[in-house]
Amino acid sequence: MNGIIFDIKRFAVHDGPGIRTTLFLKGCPLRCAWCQNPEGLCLEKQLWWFKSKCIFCRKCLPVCPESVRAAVDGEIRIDRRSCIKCGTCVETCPTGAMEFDGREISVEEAVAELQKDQVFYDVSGGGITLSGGDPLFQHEFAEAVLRGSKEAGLHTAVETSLAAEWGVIEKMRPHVDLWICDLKEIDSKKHQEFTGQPNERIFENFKQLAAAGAKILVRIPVIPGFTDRDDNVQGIAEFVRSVRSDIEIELMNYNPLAPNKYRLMQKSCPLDESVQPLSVQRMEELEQWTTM
Ligand SMILES: C[S@@+](CC[C@H](N)C(=O)[O-])C[C@H]1O[C@@H](n2cnc3c(N)ncnc32)[C@H](O)[C@@H]1O
Ligand code: SF4
Ligand code: SF4
Ligand code: SF4
Repeated sequence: MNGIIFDIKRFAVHDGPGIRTTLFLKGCPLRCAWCQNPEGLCLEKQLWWFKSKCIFCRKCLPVCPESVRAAVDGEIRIDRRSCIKCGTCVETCPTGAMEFDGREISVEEAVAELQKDQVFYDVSGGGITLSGGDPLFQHEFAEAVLRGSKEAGLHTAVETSLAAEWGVIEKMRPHVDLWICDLKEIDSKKHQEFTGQPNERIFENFKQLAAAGAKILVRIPVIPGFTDRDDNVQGIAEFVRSVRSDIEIELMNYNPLAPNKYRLMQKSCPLDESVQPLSVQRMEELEQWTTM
């Protein structure tokens, strides 16, 4: 079986305990306005042109079998609906200005990649993490990679928004040592507005996962102007404690590099570039809700 990934990050130290390798899977059912991984949202791999790397040599134009590329106004334009994703332009480009944002990988290849750093996991108490996009989106592939990793003796974690059918989570559960669950917004209307979906299913899945005894770490992204309200952090913290009192909660401050990533991909960013992370003082104020 194959899956589509957009990155493999080695020596990750924020994706679970110890030193970890994180596999980023493409595809996500949500569209969080602040998402720092825009290349992970769409399941299909997409072709991107990076203006900053392009020397306008035009070598990529004649090699395109579909003639869907054109140099217009100092830009290389691609008709993405007609592009057959043959990759010829990517191979021809001398500077890496043409790139796909994802690639196919088999379960066996993925597990072998993840096993390469086993020595670092062993000394640090680390392991592997599936992220994305959302790892529940390509759930059959994710489940197979997690099963293979467990069979290889690796500690496994997933970073997820839990926006999936419960059956998907239940099937994956035996192969996951740690669930890093993102709970983003307590008010369902706001959740719909910020992410494109209401939150009822997510919070119900959380309850079921906790009741099943899974090891869980909760993360709340605190995004200025969106989720950084006291009532939001307090509401999520109270909900988590009402479900199970032993679950740790972490706040994630806004990563301001997100808009730059959108610019490089020539995509319009839903968030204003002037938005800055919360101050240390404001983070401390919000953290009080998570420790009470
Ligand atoms: C990109 S998501 C992928 C996993 C899963 N889809 C989720 O939302 O948890 C990984 C983590 O990045 C966080 N995140 C996304 N965009 C962010 C941003 N601009 N600043 C800070 N954290 C962000 C998410 O809240 C989540 O904790
Ligand atoms: S991937 Fe192939 S079809 Fe698409 S633009 Fe490049 S050369 Fe043309
Ligand atoms: S081959 Fe690469 S560097 Fe040359 S014009 Fe095309 S995208 Fe730009
Ligand atoms: S759920 Fe995760 S990957 Fe999906 S849009 Fe939100 S932050 Fe991005």
